[in-house]
Amino acid sequence: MSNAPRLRFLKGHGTENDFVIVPDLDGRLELSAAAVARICDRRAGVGGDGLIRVVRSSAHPEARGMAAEAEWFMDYRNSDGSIAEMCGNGVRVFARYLQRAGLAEEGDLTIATRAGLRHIHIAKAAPEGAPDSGAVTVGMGKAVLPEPGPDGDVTVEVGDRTWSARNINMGNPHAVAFVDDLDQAGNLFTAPAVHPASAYPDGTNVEFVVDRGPQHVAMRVHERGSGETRSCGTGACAVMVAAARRDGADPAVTGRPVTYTVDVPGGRLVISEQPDGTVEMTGPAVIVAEGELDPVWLDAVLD
Ligand SMILES: N[C@@H](CCC[C@H](N)C(=O)O)C(=O)O
Repeated sequence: MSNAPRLRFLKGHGTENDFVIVPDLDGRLELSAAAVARICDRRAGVGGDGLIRVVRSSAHPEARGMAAEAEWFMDYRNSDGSIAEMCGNGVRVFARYLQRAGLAEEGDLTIATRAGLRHIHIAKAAPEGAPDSGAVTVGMGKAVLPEPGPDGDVTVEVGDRTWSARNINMGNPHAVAFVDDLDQAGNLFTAPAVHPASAYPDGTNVEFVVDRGPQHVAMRVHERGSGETRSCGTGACAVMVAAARRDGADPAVTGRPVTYTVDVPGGRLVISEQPDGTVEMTGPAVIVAEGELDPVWLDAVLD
């Protein structure tokens, strides 16, 4: 009998931010950064902006403390194999996987992430709709904005253009720059320079934003560890908060929630900030394929 490893996976996306989902419910799998990068490779692997390992919280050392509130932990890796604290599109797709696998019901559930607990609502699919059709809403926690000063006043640079930007943390880091035209961001083949670098000791995601109408913006993103992607959920939330503050809207002051539509190259997200500062994001979550990695290929990848 062959000792070659067997590994089932799924492929899914949220607004075309795409992921390889690896169910490893009892946390038995060791996935090095190099192995993740090989699996996420779009030519030599399955391909994805990131890899999501689905693990029982009680089986993961970083999640054990959350196991009483959340049965499942999202172990998120960028496509270069680096670890990220949170992924907004990924956590919706994670919830969709749980629902599809019969590990969670439609309605409310809580998922553990490295950025803490995230509360999810999976809407009921329309009776005639595809199983993936009900939108997923995520409580994304509060945006953290450093005070004005060296960490709060950052700049983003592409070629000979520089924009002032907002440093916003949504569990993971973001620099949000308002531009006149999304093409000004250039091809984004390499990461935009962000100054001062000390504001982001672990690197950052960078969003470029334009207005589309009242409380309606569009963005492009360069993701830390993945390059330009078609969407970033945490980035869209950072953009929503930056746009609201720029527009003089602060729910903590007015006592009224504020909602923005954020268009990304891969679709649309609807994002609200509540008077208590929490941010909620709603968007699609789709599983497109399921299969098994070739055992011989996997054996070499895990080596
Ligand atoms: N695409 C994600 C964010 C994934 C992690 C990010 N690249 C990071 O390193 O922080 C999202 O939808 O939020």
